[in-house]
Amino acid sequence: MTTSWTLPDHPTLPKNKLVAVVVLDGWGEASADQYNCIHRAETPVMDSLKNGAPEKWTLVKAHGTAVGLPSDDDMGNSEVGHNALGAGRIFAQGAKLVDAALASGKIWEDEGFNYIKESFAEGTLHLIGLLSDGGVHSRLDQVQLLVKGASERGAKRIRLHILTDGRDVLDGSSVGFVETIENDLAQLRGQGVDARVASGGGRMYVTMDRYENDWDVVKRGWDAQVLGEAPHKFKSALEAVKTLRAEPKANDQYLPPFVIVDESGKSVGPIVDGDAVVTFNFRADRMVMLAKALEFADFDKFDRVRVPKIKYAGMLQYDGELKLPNKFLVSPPLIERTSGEYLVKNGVRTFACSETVKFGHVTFFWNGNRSGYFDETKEEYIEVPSDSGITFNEQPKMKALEIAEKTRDAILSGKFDQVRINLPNGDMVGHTGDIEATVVACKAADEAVKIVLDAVEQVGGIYLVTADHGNAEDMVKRNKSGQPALDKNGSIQILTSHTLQPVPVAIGGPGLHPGAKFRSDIKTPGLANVAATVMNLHGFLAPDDYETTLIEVAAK
Ligand SMILES: O=C(O)[C@@H](CO)OP(=O)(O)O
Ligand SMILES: [Mn+2]
Ligand SMILES: [Mn+2]
Repeated sequence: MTTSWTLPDHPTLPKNKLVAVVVLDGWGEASADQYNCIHRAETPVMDSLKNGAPEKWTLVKAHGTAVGLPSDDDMGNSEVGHNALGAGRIFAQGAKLVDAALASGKIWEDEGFNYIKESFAEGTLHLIGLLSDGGVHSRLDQVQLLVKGASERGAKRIRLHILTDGRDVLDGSSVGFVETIENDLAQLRGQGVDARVASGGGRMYVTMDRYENDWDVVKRGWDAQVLGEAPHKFKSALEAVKTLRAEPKANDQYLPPFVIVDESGKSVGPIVDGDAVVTFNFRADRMVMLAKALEFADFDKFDRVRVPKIKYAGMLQYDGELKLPNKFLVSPPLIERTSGEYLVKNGVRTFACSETVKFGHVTFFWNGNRSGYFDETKEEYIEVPSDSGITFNEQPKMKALEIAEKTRDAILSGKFDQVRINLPNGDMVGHTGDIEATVVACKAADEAVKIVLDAVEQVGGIYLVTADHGNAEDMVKRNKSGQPALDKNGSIQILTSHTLQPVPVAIGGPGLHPGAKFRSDIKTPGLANVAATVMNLHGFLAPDDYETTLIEVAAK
């Protein structure tokens, strides 16, 4: 089928107005209390949007089924949030696709598994990924089924290379997840399968960097996983996490790399020629760098020292353009005809910007997990380099000001019809669990919004300000009645993860048609409704299969 790319004209809304789309990462709406950092921060701009015209501020769902996740118990995240914002439709996402492939057994029949299976007779099966039940990048129950299923299908030697979480789940929960998987592996050993954890480390310090912010992170993982070398050596994974967590200021996200060694002090599971490797995260951004190191012959980002000849498959294919990795266990969602592509093909000159740690969010994720430009003559994507090697509570303002200034310049240049940005502060600092720093972060994001909205004002443009999911608005684990949940010592538990909260959408600016307002007839509006809305603000109607627009135009 050939796609007709021409969008119909909107009956009332004009074309050629500058539209600024601002995504505040990790900025949900929640009731005001001391754990709501957005409430605690001075945020006059976001407050004025909320308290301004009620028909120009609304809330939309940013988690669960509204963004293609298995259930409404699943918190939102950047991948699914930006996919929905950009694609205007709800696609079954990685978590759900893997669940389905495991439930039907299709995962065992498809090409990816059969490819790695060829190594089972002689080689070891290595599984590398995030060990938690967060459901953002991976899920423990899927890993358990993968280990079990592979052993039932001939894997006789299995090695797990685990990354501890503490970012999508409570800090300290790594111990419980390691206990669970160690029990599974012990059972398998009882059945004659040589199955063990071989290495590990905290996700933010080992392996799971993204957008090439810091290759040292991936190298630390490579050394432990492939070469079997790490500064810390233990007899078991449980001993490893317990010992490393006993260090002052230890944090699951940042545990140092470790390897498990045998009686003679030798690593139990380096990756060698003839082995099979599966990276079991379904989410792409934090696995792509390792996938490149495992798969690319001409890789030069760090010295790999030894490059084993392996059969490698991703849980999903992480980058469809690069076909990376070439083999995968489950096909990724096919997100085509995104709003970015339509708008560019209808002449909308587009500028996108964020700092490194979120750059791919407003480009790669926004464009349906696609790298690069649709039309480089009409698009410019600017990456502001992020700080690396720090936790962002040390620099909570991050690069918000720089992003805003670049965006202001882009708006004032007259070269663009759409500017699209992500302001990472609420999310990246929220993940550190540092409440005071997160308050500073939220203020910085609000100041950045002001710079952008002032520029919109100057050029007579339109803005749409939203967020991809919650985070900074709730920093404490809560019980069912919404009160802070206490641990066994009677202390509150800091929530470093995203939330289930809805997010705001605000529209305005001098270019907005005076009759434009949010509709009240959409039953459960979600992030996927934003794309059609933005198309309207550019003077176009969205394609029929897009989720409906959030706005209507009242007769004036
Ligand atoms: O940092 C990340 O990888 C996730 C949390 O796991 O956050 P976000 O979805 O906001 O990118
Ligand atoms: Mn996010
Ligand atoms: Mn986040």
